[in-house]
Parts: sequence; structure tokens; C-alpha cells
Amino acid sequence: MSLYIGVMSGTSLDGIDVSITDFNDQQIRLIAAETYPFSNQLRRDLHQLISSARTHLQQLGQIDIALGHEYSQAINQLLNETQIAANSITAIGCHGQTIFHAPEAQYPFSMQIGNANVIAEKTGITTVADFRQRDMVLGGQGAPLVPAFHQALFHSDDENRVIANIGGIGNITILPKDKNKAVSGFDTGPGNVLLDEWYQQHHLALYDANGDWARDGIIDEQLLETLMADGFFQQPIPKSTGREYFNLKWLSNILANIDKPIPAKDIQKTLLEMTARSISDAIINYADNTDAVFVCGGGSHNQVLMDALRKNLSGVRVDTTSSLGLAPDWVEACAFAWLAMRTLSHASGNLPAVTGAEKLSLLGAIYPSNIAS
Ligand SMILES: Nc1ncnc2c1ncn2[C@@H]1O[C@H](COP(=O)(O)OP(=O)(O)OP(=O)(O)O)[C@@H](O)[C@H]1O
Ligand SMILES: CC(=O)N[C@H]1[C@@H]2OC[C@@H](O2)[C@@H](O)[C@@H]1O[C@H](C)C(=O)O
Repeated sequence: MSLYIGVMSGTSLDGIDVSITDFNDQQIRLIAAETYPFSNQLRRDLHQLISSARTHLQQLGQIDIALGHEYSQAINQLLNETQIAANSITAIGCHGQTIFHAPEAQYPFSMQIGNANVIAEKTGITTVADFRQRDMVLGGQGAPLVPAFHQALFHSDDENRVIANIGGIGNITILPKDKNKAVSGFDTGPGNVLLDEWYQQHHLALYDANGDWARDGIIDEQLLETLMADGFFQQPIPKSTGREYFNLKWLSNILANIDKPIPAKDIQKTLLEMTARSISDAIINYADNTDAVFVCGGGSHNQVLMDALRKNLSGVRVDTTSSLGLAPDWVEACAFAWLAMRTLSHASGNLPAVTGAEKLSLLGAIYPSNIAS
């Protein structure tokens, strides 16, 4: 057995996904996985950190350490529940929490917090973290990073596949059946982030479960056209984005320029269609002869969103990654376990055709488990 733990907390801020995988014999076997909630305090702090333009350095340092502790508790809890000993785990791959992603800045950077010194010490397991910045030093976007894992796990010689992750932000991986053709992938724009933020403005829950609120809303074509006119959707690849750009302020600016009232539910449905349209347009424009699209991430549970994708991609099979043997909620966590395994094996983690980096690269920083006392 070659056991790795993957830890993912993504742009939706919906909790900490932890997976335990076995990477023996080129096979990937999911052994256990669970989502653990952030404490209320930490969720509030992270939200504030991500949505406010200014922050105090002391506050940033505190949240980084606090998150390291919550990641460690989540990992230790899963080990405890599964009765798997820490010393049987080779390493943890921890994505961290993205608090700022700036691939187009003068000095490009992507900042993930959740202190890995804390994780290595509190779990006793070697931890790999900070996966994005090495790719950015090489001129890459530092994102998306899951395509190499999608290629390893989901490539088929028989059909042209696309993997669509619909988390807070959406991203696709294009997997041609012809191995001589390059795998490509990029961020498509907002996944659930605007759906969640708009829903939270009108309800006391975090998201529109199953798309129930949006379901009988009516798409406003003028609003949809204005949303889809945003430059990001036309921007050539490689590209990546985040909540710094697609957020409630972005939406409010657009709504302020629409000269008629639109019912809140219709706005929700129009945002949902924007998410579906930006993903299906990306597939139609960049993937040749797609046979099947497999969706992962929380958006796969939104039936109205899945139906909108199916409608826009008529003739293409649209399913979830469950039909490929890995449940949609665990793909990203498993990807970071895999990326940690690549780093420790001295193997590359990025795909230059995806991120735009000038070459393949080792990714991440290694925080070793401590000497036995
Ligand atoms: N049953 C459901 N019905 C509708 N939407 C759901 C459901 N379950 C989850 N979601 C959506 O999925 C989101 C979480 O998705 P996920 O965990 O994939 O995001 P993430 O990993 O935080 O984001 P990213 O991939 O951008 O880093 C929730 O915020 C919600 O919008
Ligand atoms: C900077 C950052 O955290 N980006 C995330 C985000 O969430 C989805 C999309 O935007 C993707 O680019 C990336 O996550 C996945 C795990 C990736 O790197 O492939």
C-alpha cells in the first residue's frame, strides 16, 4: 500500500475535504473521505479575509495558523474514524485556502494559507503544500492543477472526454482519446460562487440545494448577454480566475446598468445559465468531437445546472465522475494527494499546455514529519 492524504478547501468555503487514497501499482483507490466544517469563527475570518481588500498582517498570520490547526484536526479525525495509523501514511498533499490569486500581476503570485508546519507537526506526517507558485515562476497561471490528475485517472483510448469541475470557480480538462494530442484545460469562470452569494442575499442558507430556487425562475436574456460579455469569457487560454474578480461586486456593477427590475429568482436562474453556458461554450470552442463530459465538484449535485449543461451540449453524454469510479466530491482532494505523491517521487505536477508555464515542473514545498522523540 502507498497511502496519501489529500486536503482541499476550495473557493466555495464550504469546508475541508479530506481523502485517504492508495496509489499502488499505478492504480488509484479511494479508501476514505469526509468533509469537515470550519469552525464558525474561522469561516467568518476567512470570508472577511477573502472579501476585503485590506487586511492586517497580524490577522493574516493568525488565520494561517488557525487554519493549519483545523486542517490537522480534520486529518486526525479521519485517521481516527478509519483506525489508520499516521505512520502508515506516506504524505499529505494540502492545497490550502486560496486567499488571493493574481496570475496577471507585475509579479504574479497565488497565496494559499493553512500553515503546513502546523500540519506536519500536529499529524506527524510529511506534508506537501504551496503547489501553485513554482509554475507561476515559470510563467504559468499556477492553475488549474488538477488536469494532470484527470489525465492519469480519467483518460480513455475509446472516447474524447472532458472533465468539468464546478466548484466555486469552474474549470475543464480536455482529454482527447488520441494520446498524441495535448491535454488542455483552463478556468471557465464562475461555477457556484455567484449562485451562492446571490442565494445568501435572499435566504438563510449557504446554497440553493438542488437548484430548487432557480428551477422555475426565468432566464433574463438581456442580463445573460451582459454577463456573458465579460472579457474573461473571451480571453484566450491559458487563463485562470478567482473570487477576487467574480464576486457580488462584479454582479452588482452589472445589475446597476440594467434599466429594469429583475425578480431575484430570475437573476438566480440567469446566473445558473451563465455558469452552464460558460462551461458548454468552452467545451464547444476548445474540445474536438467530445463524446462525454464528466462533472465533479459541488455543482454536480445541482440538477437544474446539470440539465442546463445537457441542453447546451445536446448529443454529448453528460454524467458525473461517479460513473468513472470516483465520486464528484472527492476528485480535488484526491488530486492533491496525487500531486504530493508526484512531488515526493520527483515527478512533475503541472501541464505546461494548461497553465502556460515554460516547462514541466516539480510543484510544492515539503514539510517533513519530525524526528522521533
Ligand atoms: N446539493 C447541492 N445542490 C446544489 N448545489 C450544491 C449542492 N451541494 C453542493 N453544491 C454547490 O457546490 C459548492 C461546493 O462545491 P465544491 O466543494 O466543489 O467547491 P470548492 O472546492 O470550494 O471550489 P473550487 O473547486 O472552486 O475550489 C457549494 O457551495 C454549492 O454551491
Ligand atoms: C487559485 C485557485 O485556488 N484556483 C482554484 C479555483 O477552484 C477551481 C479553479 O479555480 C481552479 O483553477 C483551482 O482549483 C483546482 C483545484 C485546480 O487547481 O485545478
